[in-house]
Amino acid sequence: MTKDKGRSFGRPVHKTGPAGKARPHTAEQAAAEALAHPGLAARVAAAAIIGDVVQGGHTLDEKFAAETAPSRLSGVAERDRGLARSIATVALRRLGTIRLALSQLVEKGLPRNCGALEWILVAGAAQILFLDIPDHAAVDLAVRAARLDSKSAGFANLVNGVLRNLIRRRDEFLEQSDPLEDDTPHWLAARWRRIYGEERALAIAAAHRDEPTLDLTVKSDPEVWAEKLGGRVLPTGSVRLDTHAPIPELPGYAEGEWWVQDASAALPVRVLAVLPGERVLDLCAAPGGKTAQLASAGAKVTALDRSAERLKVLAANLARLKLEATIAVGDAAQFKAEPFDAILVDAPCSATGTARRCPDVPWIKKPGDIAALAAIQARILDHALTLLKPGGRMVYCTCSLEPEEGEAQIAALLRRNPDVSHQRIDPLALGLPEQAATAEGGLRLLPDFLPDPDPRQRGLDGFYVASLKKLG
Ligand SMILES: C[S@@+](CC[C@H](N)C(=O)[O-])C[C@H]1O[C@@H](n2cnc3c(N)ncnc32)[C@H](O)[C@@H]1O
Repeated sequence: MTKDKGRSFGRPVHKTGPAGKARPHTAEQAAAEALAHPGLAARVAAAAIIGDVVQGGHTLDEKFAAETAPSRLSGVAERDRGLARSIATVALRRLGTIRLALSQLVEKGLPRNCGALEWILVAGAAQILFLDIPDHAAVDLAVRAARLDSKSAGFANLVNGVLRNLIRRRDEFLEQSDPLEDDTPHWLAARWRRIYGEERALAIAAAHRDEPTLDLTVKSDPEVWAEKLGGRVLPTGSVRLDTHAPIPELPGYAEGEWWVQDASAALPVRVLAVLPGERVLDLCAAPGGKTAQLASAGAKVTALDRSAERLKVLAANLARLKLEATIAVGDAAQFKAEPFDAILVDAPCSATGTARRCPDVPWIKKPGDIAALAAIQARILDHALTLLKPGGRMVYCTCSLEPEEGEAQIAALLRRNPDVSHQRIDPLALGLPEQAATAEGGLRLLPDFLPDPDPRQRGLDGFYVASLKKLG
């Protein structure tokens, strides 16, 4: 977790007394001057971004991407952007717990039209409950943030009182918090209970509270790289690190020896098991983690994606890794090409399996998204089969926990296509527990797999993987 350790809380930069800088004249100047208070801009940005996600349906990545940074992060010093992201991330990961605590502290509820007040309180509470930030700084900066927002300014005393009471009752709120009841949207909690049963649903929700691990896929010699990087090799072959160091500064990054990829996300390509020289189509390829695996195995890869922007990232990733692929922009449900030996379909999905890494996902997705995405996946799958040689292999995967995007999707595909057979995947051969196998022979990976007492070492993204063969 981000440690502030007072770095952002030194002496105020601006003096307002007679010997200091002249008092600002306009409201904008006053706001700019106030924002210069150490650490305040990061809190204001974090609160605004939490609101953008929960109310506006924006993703955290979008809000912290360089091109959108000016809107919310323009006044935030480079060194404080990480802090803003930590606050927003943990606030979303524990949003239900925070809201429950606040609702007990603000008994009458928040007034209407109170601007950013709710998000200022949520950001303040996230620091008090979950980050290693001095309580007085969290409270003081939340009060200052409220004063800066015209609609919240009249509630600055309320912010002060509520957050001070939260500090007093912190242990009580943390003890009573339940991962499935409180930190999972109700519709998803109900779904997971129905699909996985109470105990597993609770384990999934508990795993989503963990700070995610940093997993790498290495081109070769995982043991050597694990030692160099101070990590360990997982049974699945990925290298897992416990570090908060900037990724580009880690040994081997600049040389293109490895790339960041969740341990689950690395498995579909291992299942496809491509051979050097095979023509392989990576549908839905960007940002290219799996393309890199395919190219690294020596396949002749065509990497297709609908998003030209995301393909630019893929191209940059491949360039750093000194790997090659033919890159194509297009719709995976319409792409035309000579048939391929093997195809990977890493389809667009609800991504509910990635909630550890993307705690915004559960709060952004809506129940109707799952059926809409399942329909797109079906279209892409059916078209992909037309691009596969007779006898060719296809692996389908999604980072979703929802059967409509996994088991049921493949069952329907097999019913529609009698010339396709389901190939059984052996979880043990991939370093996975036996329970990862589905009855039909696919893989169902759950976020609470790979248990470890250390939260920075356990878990992986939720995924579904199926291996298919087109009969010759
Ligand atoms: C799960 S991500 C792919 C991740 C990627 N395979 C990797 O390992 O880095 C899904 C991708 O599908 C792309 N996509 C969504 N709909 C598509 C379509 N109809 N045709 C092609 N690509 C599509 C999105 O732009 C996104 O990049």
